[in-house]
Amino acid sequence: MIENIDRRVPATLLTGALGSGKTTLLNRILKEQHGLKIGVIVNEFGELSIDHHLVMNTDEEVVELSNGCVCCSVRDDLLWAVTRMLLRPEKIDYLVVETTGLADPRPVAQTFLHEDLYDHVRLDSIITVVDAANFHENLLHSSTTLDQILAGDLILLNKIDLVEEKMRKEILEELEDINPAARVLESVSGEVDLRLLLDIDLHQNKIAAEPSADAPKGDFVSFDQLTASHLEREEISSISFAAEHPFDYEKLSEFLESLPRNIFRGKGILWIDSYEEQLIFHLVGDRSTATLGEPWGEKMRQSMLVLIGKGLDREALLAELDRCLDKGPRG
Ligand SMILES: Nc1nc2c(ncn2[C@@H]2O[C@H](COP(=O)(O)OP(=O)(O)OP(=O)(O)O)[C@@H](O)[C@H]2O)c(=O)[nH]1
Repeated sequence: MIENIDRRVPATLLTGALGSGKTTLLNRILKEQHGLKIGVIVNEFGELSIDHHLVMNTDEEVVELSNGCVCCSVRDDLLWAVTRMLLRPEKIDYLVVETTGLADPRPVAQTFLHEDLYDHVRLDSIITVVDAANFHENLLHSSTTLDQILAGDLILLNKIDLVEEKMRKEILEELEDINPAARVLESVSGEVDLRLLLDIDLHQNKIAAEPSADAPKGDFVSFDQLTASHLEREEISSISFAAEHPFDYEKLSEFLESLPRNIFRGKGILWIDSYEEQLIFHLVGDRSTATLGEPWGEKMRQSMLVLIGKGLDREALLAELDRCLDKGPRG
């Protein structure tokens, strides 16, 4: 019998705490020579979209849902983005949706049960990326981190290069306690055989086999009520800073090195006066890295920086950042 072959496009939902390594894993998936045409949807918290620039350049279709959390306000947009992607003449073989680190994946997963999508897309698995180096901190910062672990069909314990063996084992035991049903893999920078990640059909047993009567139809009111304002409740906010003057390296380094502890995630593509390359900045927990990216070349030089944390003093941070700019005449 071959009539039961499922021809729907498989979709992977990538979730996990802020800075756990979702974009790194996405890039890993995109760079592999798998021959698949992958549609990518990235959702970002913060008004400036930085992930779009950090997702490597490929031929793939990348759609970005910005300025809102996909589990709350932009679920309609997700539905539209997936629908539009499916309608394109060049068919995609696979879909990867990367949610913000603050999104609860469960209402997002429900979107795939929507009557407009169900016949075309199959949720293959929810992959939860867990940051081994910030495991307990992330659970403390946001209750959504626990929801993400609970919802994972596959948990990828990432950044194991940053923890001792003993800690790694403790985390594995805690993950087993939290979500015993999940398959668990470990990685450094998302380096895992893709056959273990894509098209693994792990989500099938967790959802109804047919579009549910409860699945959102048209509008998502009931789900919004469930998740509305989870970010406000947790007092997590972001500031976005964009500048068309370069940063003074010394001043910026001093600022970034003395960031208050209530900021636990930062990312930016920065224009530094003394560099011809972009400077890619990441802060995750208390660890920050700055690496040289592509040369600016003909691209318009500008900086984009997003800082995420609790109880941020928005005005003060923006003013301090502004003071780090070199606004002198350019030669
Ligand atoms: N040492 C180490 N660093 C890692 C690993 N995986 C990712 N990183 C770094 O962690 C930082 C955050 O990685 P991202 O992939 O941007 O994290 P993300 O989950 O997409 O972040 P958000 O989209 O803000 O939630 C970057 O500086 C990565 O280079 C790893 O396994 N080990």
